Amino acid sequence: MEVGASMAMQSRAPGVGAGAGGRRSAFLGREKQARAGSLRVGAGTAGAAAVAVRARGTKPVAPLRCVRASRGNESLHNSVDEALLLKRKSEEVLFHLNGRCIYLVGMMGSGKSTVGKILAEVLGYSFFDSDKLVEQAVGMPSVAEIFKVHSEAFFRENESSVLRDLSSMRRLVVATGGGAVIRPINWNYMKKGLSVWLDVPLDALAKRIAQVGTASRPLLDQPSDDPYTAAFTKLSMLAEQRGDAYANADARVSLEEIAAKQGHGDVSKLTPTDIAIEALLKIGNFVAEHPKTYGQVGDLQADSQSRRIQAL
Ligand SMILES: Nc1ncnc2c1ncn2[C@@H]1O[C@H](COP(=O)(O)OP(=O)(O)O)[C@@H](O)[C@H]1O
Ligand SMILES: O=C(O)C1=C[C@@H](OP(=O)(O)O)[C@@H](O)[C@H](O)C1
Repeated sequence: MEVGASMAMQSRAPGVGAGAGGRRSAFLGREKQARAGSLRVGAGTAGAAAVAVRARGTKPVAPLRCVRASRGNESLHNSVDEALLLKRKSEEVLFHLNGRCIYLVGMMGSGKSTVGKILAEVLGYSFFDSDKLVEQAVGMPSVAEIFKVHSEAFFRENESSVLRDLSSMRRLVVATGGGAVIRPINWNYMKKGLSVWLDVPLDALAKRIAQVGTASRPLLDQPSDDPYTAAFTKLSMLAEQRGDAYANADARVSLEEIAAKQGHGDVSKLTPTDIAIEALLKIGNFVAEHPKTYGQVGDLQADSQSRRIQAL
């Protein structure tokens, strides 16, 4: 997640926006125009729990804000077909989610914020970036600054507090920090919702991060190397240390699998929308495998039929 004063749409991912094809999304356009900009989460909507997210031993700071995936008048998708597929997949899972939050986990740069904003938009959920919430709670402008002035341990404590507070809320998509998976307590919080691992090859991650620089990601910031080498070397070490931690997630979205399905081996060709569609597919598979928690697949038709009958 990128660090900056404003939470509003820092990431301009290739494939997200007019530059990637230019056609406006038919179904998202009007809604986006109506709701452009950031939303304030107040007591009446997301609840007092969010407002209670505070750093330990630091003073209260600005109210929490969430962002929508809207980007002015630009389209989020490459084509109307893609937008419609995304919408259909989201309708399939919405009923089963029944307001449960979605937590995106994955290494730094795996696209948790970029894909998370698309999922939030299409599901009608609010989006939160847990790094941003930690910055707000601590009252510091960046994660890098928190690591420098305090420590990684201090950041991790606050990250857990943020996840705890978010876990009492509903209808959120949360982009967690890449290291959130290492603390078992965080899984207690994330298991209240549904977690999705964005599994991206290290080479692709290092290329993405090298493009934007490593300054905002303190664990990768090694001034002696060129940005790609610094990112690749450190990401490899972190991947080894973290072992299977990401695999605790309920669903796994493998970019290599999506690329193979699309008939090419290059994950860099995948758009964030491709990945969001696959995430919804994997969420759909997970809920279908857990009918006791998420309801039977097919309940959606029964539910909409009974609503239609009631409306007669
Ligand atoms: N599918 C993608 N293809 C290419 N670049 C991407 C893709 N998804 C995200 N990015 C870019 O990679 C960088 C990291 O993405 P981000 O969503 O901030 O990751 P995370 O939140 O997991 O750290 C950003 O510059 C973003 O624009
Ligand atoms: O992997 C990690 O340990 C971290 C990932 C970062 O978040 P992103 O995954 O959003 O970059 C941020 O929480 C911090 O720099 C530590």
